[in-house]
Amino acid sequence: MTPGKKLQGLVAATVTPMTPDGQINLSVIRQYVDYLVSEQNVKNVFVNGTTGEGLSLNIQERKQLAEEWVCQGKDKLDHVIIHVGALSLPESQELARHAAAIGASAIAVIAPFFFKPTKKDELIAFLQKVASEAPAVPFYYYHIPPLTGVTIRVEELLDGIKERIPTFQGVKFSDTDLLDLAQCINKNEREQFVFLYGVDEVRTPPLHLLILFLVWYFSGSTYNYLGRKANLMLQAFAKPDLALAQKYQFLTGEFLNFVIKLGFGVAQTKAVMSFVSGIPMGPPRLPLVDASEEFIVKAKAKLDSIMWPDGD
Ligand SMILES: CC(=O)N[C@@H]([C@@H](O)[C@H](O)[C@H](O)CO)[C@@H](O)CC(=O)C(=O)O
Repeated sequence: MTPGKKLQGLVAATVTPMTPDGQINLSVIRQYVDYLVSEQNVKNVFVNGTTGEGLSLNIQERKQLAEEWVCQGKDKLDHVIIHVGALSLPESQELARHAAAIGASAIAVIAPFFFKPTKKDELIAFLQKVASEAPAVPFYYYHIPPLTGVTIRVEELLDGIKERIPTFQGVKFSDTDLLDLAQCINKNEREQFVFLYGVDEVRTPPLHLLILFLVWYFSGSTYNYLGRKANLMLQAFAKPDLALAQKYQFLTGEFLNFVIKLGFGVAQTKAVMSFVSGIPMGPPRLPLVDASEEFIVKAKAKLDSIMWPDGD
């Protein structure tokens, strides 16, 4: 890991490898790190988030996973961001202290979603109490309203947040409200905040593309197995070769559109990652259930049929 290095490019929202009987499988994380770095050119990870089934794991498991990612990523990854959000404030604080103690690059916290904050101040109060347990660790708010049901607008949240949470670094923005995102970017003229955009399929329309490329950071599940393609898209955009950038995006969108119609979530992401990488990621944990054989066959055939511009 590279302390102080500016976060850049893609962040893979990692899956949590499990054994066939549903225990976390720490033994493949070293191989997982090597795969992300060498095959996908992805050097940042977001651990124990949505894709990582963080909220379905117990505290001990979350700590073990965080430790393993930090340990295996030490000289290979740039940033290991640990999601420490939980429904219970003391649990979240404990995880924040632990992440700080093991040297995580940053922590992130989701809004509590059973008893929900309804006002900005309530949400900030919760976030502040977690962040203050790790006073030297950059802090991200993880905004994912489709799952939390917490729709407090991020652009409102940003006002004055740095005064209340000095470690506040930015937002993992997993929502399609691009007006809110655009307002956030507007408020970020001094580039004091980082926005990690988390809806991998919504990078497509040209206008959105332009807005999102100003953000320039993406954090999602598909960078586990399509990270190399996403990197090629970013390079094409930077050149700029917009036609090529769009081609990559449209083809990624074609795959996601196909699997979303079949039913696509964390279980299916684990299955796709397993067949693409060859690393056995195992089943998800209940209440999620394994992807069906039919899904796997169709998803694999679709991915194999795509003719990428790099001929791969
Ligand atoms: C709801 C959900 O799982 N969203 C994913 C996306 O990467 C998503 O898998 C992708 O856009 C395909 O739909 C990420 O935003 C979640 C994420 O980054 C995480 O695991 O923390």
